[in-house]
Amino acid sequence: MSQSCGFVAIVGRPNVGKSTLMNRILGQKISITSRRPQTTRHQVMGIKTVDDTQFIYVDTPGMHIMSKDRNKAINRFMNQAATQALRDVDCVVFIIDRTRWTDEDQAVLKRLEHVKAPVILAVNKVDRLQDKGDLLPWLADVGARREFAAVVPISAKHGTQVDTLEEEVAKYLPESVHFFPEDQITDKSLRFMAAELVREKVMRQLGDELPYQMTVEIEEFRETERVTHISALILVERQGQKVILIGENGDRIKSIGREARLDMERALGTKVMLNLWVKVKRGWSDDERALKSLGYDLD
Ligand SMILES: Nc1nc2c(ncn2[C@@H]2O[C@H](COP(=O)(O)OP(=O)(O)OP(=O)(O)O)[C@@H](O)[C@H]2O)c(=O)[nH]1
Repeated sequence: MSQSCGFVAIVGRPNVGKSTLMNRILGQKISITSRRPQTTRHQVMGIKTVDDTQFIYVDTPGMHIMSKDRNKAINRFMNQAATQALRDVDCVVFIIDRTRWTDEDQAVLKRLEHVKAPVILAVNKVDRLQDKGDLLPWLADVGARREFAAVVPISAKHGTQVDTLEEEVAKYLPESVHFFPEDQITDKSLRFMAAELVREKVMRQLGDELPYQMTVEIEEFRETERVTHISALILVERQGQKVILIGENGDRIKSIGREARLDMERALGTKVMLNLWVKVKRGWSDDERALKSLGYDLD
């Protein structure tokens, strides 16, 4: 069967539930990427691969910031940035909060005017609708403001109809090979970055005292909304090197950890809980290596 893969923008004014929807959609399947740009055109918020379909959810710069008092030139610039970003996506999910339509929703809708990609309207927080009867006339009303590819009432918080929304989105993803490996390339590249940062700090602190054979392995890389938990293992050749690296009262390793953590926080845009361990390397037999690659802890 052929594969499909495409970019999906999630737009909506602040507080309508974009992050909640993202978390719900991605669930355990992937880790949400950091907020730094992953590709030149988009900030990838997360990737989800289900069988032959790969959804790449992106953030659109300029969409959330809409201040009336902001300088006109800046507003124009933000408008352009948002329009540009939306030009390249395959599908847009426009989220609103029940029947509460504000000027900000109107402004988002306006930015969608020239978007050629299909726009799906997700009416969120329906679990909080007092009177479900209000919904139908409202949907007719909002449906008259622009043509939507689909209108799906959802509750991002409780997961209601989120699968229906995803099915609608999937219809608009073009036939294409997958851009990312199924197993979360974003997470892997971030792991790599974390290992490099630790390595760099060790080299900076110890310089020639350590041989090049020193390696850093990331044992844990777990992202939650605000905190990234990272455990890194520094492997050295000899016991003497381990002692130097740890330093008196653990001072040296603490300072390495502090510097690496600060850099990681800057790069990831989250708080980081960093655990560093130093171990003396020992040779692994082929069998042991195979077991280790399967996730067995041989220590
Ligand atoms: N009852 C209910 N609350 C929801 C639902 N979806 C989101 N919320 C709540 O709405 C609030 C805002 O949700 P967010 O996901 O942070 O909204 P956002 O659009 O990402 O907000 P910004 O980051 O400011 O743009 C949070 O308190 C959520 O728990 C829903 O389906 N039902």
